[in-house]
Amino acid sequence: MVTSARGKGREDPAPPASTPPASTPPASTPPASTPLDGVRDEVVARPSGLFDAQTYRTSVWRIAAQFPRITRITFQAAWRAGRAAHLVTLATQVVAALGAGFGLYSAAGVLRQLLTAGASADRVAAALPTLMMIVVALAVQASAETCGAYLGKRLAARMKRDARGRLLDAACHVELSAFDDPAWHEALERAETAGAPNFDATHGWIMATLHSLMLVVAAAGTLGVLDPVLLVALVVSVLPEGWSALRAARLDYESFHRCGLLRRRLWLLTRLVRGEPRAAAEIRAHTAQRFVMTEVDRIGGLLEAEELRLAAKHARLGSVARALGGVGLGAAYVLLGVFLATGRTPLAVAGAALIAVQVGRRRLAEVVRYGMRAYETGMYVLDYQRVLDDAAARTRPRTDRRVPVDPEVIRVENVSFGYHGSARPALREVSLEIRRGQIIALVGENGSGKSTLAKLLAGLYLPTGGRITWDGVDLAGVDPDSVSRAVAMVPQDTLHWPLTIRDNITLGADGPLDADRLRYAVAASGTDQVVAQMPHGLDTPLSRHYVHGAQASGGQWQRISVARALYRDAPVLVADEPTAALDARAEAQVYASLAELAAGRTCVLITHRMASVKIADHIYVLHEGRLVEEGTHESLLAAGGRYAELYALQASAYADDEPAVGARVSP
Ligand SMILES: Nc1ncnc2c1ncn2[C@@H]1O[C@H](COP(=O)(O)OP(=O)(O)OP(=O)(O)O)[C@@H](O)[C@H]1O
Repeated sequence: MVTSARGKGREDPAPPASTPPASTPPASTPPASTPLDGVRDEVVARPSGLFDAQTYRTSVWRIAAQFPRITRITFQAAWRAGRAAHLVTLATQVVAALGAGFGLYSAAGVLRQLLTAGASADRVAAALPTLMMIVVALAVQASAETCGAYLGKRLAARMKRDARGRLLDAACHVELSAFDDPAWHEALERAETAGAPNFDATHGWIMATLHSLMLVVAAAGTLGVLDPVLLVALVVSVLPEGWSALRAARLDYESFHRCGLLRRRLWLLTRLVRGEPRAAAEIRAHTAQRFVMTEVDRIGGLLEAEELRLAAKHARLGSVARALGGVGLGAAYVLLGVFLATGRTPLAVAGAALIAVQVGRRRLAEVVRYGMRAYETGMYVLDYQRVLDDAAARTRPRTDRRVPVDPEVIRVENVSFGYHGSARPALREVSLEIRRGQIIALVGENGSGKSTLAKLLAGLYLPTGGRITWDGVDLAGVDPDSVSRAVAMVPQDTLHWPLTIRDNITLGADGPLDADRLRYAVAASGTDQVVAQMPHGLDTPLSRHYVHGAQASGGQWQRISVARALYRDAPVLVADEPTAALDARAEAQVYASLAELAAGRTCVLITHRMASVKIADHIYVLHEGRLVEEGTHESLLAAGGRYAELYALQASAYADDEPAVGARVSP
């Protein structure tokens, strides 16, 4: 029999699917002119570093070779989840198998006693003690199985939780650059949706395989004692099932990998449509419903076609396996009949052998089937482990070396940086210096590298060339958390945490809640006006997903983001367009607070509002990743370069006599 051979975790968020041949598109494929035509070839087997492309071209030997690894990783996870439960589960399997084996062997004895010559009553009386022992053995087997099943369930819940926790913990600590790598996203998705949920299943299948294997040994032992030739017949009769289960698992695994990108695309679209209020508004505003639904339908069609293709292959494999298995079993029976007819095997022994063949065959089939399920779900566990190993390689090694708590001088020394997969560097040989108590401003056109430099200064990325030091200590050699703790950041696109306003402001800060500091941060950022409008004040959850939740505007979110940075009380403040969404009054208030806060701190400010740049002590102008000018506002204006040009361009927008239209910035 062919099982569906699907990892159970995969059924949850995204069913497996795969490539329909390019020449036979599925019926639901939209007309040829969809805007996403160019990405049709996304459904291809793309071996990545995190995917063992050889795995699905599997031979029996390869499976056998993988089994110890799968078992080791799974048992380690079970050990972590609950040592006692894991050991007792193992013990119950052994006890259950011993009970069943004893029952089987005794059954052969009972038959022999019943089929020997003599009065029926005497024969039954003689068999009674053995029968009683069989009953006891079966009771022991049943109790052990029930106990094992219960403990297995408890262990399963814990293993799943642990596996998800370890993965998310790894994802929280990898270098930010990992998230610029599509391979990482894909591997993480697979590990989360298929790897983590399959740990408990793999553990269960391994246990079931062991259990059945022990029963096979018991049956084979019985059969071996009765007639070893029948043992060979038993093995041959179950081979077709093993072959078909192997083929089915390979097909599913291959399909799952081939469709990874499709599933992720569908998942992203689904999340946009059902989970993102901003997306909901934009989908309507741009009348993008048809666009989205066409793509959803196209991907759904491809995935469905693949499901159908797999179902047909499974059905074909199943029928061939069943037919061959029937032939094998028939051959075993014929052999037994021949032995009986020729007098090689007495009737009592033949009866016992028949039971042993049936039990052995059923259990051997279970070994193959459960073993294949263990192998199949185990492949996702191996994937999961590969992702964890990859995450470890992408994570800066932990070290006790910390960044200076309150740096006197931060130096950027000849720093270059390129994003993953990007041929063009975002920063080229930039050098600058920031002293404590200074506000420096980074100025430049879109894409000139300001945010990138800010992220490097905050230790979120490490330079690909050059170095950044805090009081001479290279950020590359210190514990990254120590850098993050010393930096308060107002990012350009602040994340809308679905938390209360209070939690939005205080999240991530060390120590217990400081009510005075919270009050100051709320007032200095203008968040007090946001709080005043909210139904539950600071305790209002900022998400429409909650019954008592509220939706903040873009400017209100920005005030909260500034409040978070002010509350953090860190020696280094990095503000990337902190007032882009603020009204004029709030902007003035934020800049006054920043100026006040800058005393005794190091402040990096990025803004396109040239009037605000004036609060900076020193200004650096970036252009296409290079530092092209630096100085004070006055000196840069006097120099008449790019800064002066940008300034004049903005200033002209406010001047009555000088229209901005026509003003140009040098290329
Ligand atoms: N995560 C990323 N992956 C790849 N390239 C990126 C990434 N982030 C930024 N870039 C590229 O790096 C360059 C510099 O981007 P950056 O965001 O630093 O510019 P910026 O000066 O802050 O621009 P803006 O004024 O628009 O905020 C740009 O060419 C941008 O396309």
